[in-house]
Amino acid sequence: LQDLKGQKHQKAPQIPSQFSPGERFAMKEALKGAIQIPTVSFSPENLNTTALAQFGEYLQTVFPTIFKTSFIQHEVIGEYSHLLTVRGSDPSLQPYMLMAHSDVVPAPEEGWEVPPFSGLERDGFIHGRGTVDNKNSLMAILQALELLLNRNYIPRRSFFIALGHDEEVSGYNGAQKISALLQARGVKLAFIVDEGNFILDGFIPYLKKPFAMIGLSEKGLINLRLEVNMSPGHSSAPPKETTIGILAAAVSRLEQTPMPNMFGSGPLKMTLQQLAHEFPFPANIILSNLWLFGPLVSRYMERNYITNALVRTTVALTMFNAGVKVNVLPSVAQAVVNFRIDSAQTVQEVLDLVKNIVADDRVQFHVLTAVDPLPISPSDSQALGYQLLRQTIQSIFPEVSTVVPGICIGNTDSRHYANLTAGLYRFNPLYMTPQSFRSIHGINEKISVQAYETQVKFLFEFIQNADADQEPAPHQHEL
Ligand SMILES: CCCCCCCC/C=C\CCCCCCCC(=O)N[C@@H](Cc1ccc(O)cc1)C(=O)O
Ligand SMILES: [Zn+2]
Ligand SMILES: [Zn+2]
Repeated sequence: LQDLKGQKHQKAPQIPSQFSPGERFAMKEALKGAIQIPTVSFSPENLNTTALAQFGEYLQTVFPTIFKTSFIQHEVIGEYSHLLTVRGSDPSLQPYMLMAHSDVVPAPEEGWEVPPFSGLERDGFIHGRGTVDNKNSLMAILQALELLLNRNYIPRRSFFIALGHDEEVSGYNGAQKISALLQARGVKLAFIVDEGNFILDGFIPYLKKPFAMIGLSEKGLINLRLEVNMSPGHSSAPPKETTIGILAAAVSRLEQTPMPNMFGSGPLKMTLQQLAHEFPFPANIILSNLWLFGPLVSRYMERNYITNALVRTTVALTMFNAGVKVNVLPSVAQAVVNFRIDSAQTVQEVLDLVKNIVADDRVQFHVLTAVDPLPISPSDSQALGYQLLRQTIQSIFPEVSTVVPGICIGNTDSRHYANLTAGLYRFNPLYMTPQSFRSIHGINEKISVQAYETQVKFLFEFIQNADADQEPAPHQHEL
């Protein structure tokens, strides 16, 4: 990497990440305003385009400096996504990209402590859909840049800010189009940072201290529709089996037959080895000797539904439809099963397993979406994106003693940019507990004002760190 050999320029951020009371007030108000615009994606064909258009205008009113700066180019892609090109002063440095998305999943009001699109502040928290996924990142990236520009900062290294508008329903009109445009322009990126993983707190029993996990990869995905067709008829004389019964038995077999445990074949081994020293005895010894204790650890991981998702392809029955009237045997029954594919498997391998498990020719399969697991991005001492994240985490969260590579169990828009860089990193600089994890796509999503300010600080430093000359990373704890 050019940077690791470059001239000495600067090592630490030159402009301290300190904000005035007025700036701090304005930044939280800006986030609240963003939450109040209901940019909901219901399906790839059904987005709230009025809200998305309003959101684009809103960004220009709250971040005026960005949109009038001569070295920043703003383009609208796919009607509602935004691409900002920040031209740095040193064209010899390879550019990078910061990503976020403006759309959110639907939020029916039931169960929320405050209305999901109110952006209300209560007890130090801003409440609402998108406060964690992912308007926090979108607003924090722009807020940090706005504040740097207001301090007359001129970046050395060029960077892009890509703000997708349909991540929650595929990213085909946003991220994928931005990626194609950049590819046509011949852009190659040093790395990308997107949402995905967090500073994890309380996910692993016995591990009292929080740790930061940077997603080097993400699981693959299949949305598979299963369908059974038969002649309709009168319910008073039903045949031995019906479309609903056949389909229910098929999806039940899928739910009851776990995919193989792939422990030991992906980045998880690296995660556990680098975390081992944080565990008390004897877990530290067990995790440091996975060559011996691998089978024990692999079984242990299966016991919890989140850690289970790290060791195998998961199977989730997400949709089931059949029947039109109480006394009519339905001619068609359909279900959708959502698979998240382990790093060590492929779409084809999972489909073959599924057909064997269902083992019923009356069930037809239609692949709606299929994505193979993403490649594993580098995390060695020469991996610029990983090292910049690590350095900035250590500066902003000094209490977080361990930064480890890991995998993202969900999918992100970053997958659309694998053609532009080998360095895709998924990390949201935010604490995540099992309880707050359930609020993502769930109810009572919220972010503390302090956590949001910290996220802005993180990006304010990260952008400056990306401009500093890099030195090889200090020796990491090894086992
Ligand atoms: C040993 C370490 C323990 C690790 C515990 C792991 C905790 C997990 C923490 C966070 C994971 C949260 C994942 C958030 C990012 C996911 C973003 C998202 O929801 N994306 C959608 C994208 C999508 C995919 C396919 C579609 O048809 C539509 C949308 C998703 O569903 O994945
Ligand atoms: Zn998201
Ligand atoms: Zn989401």
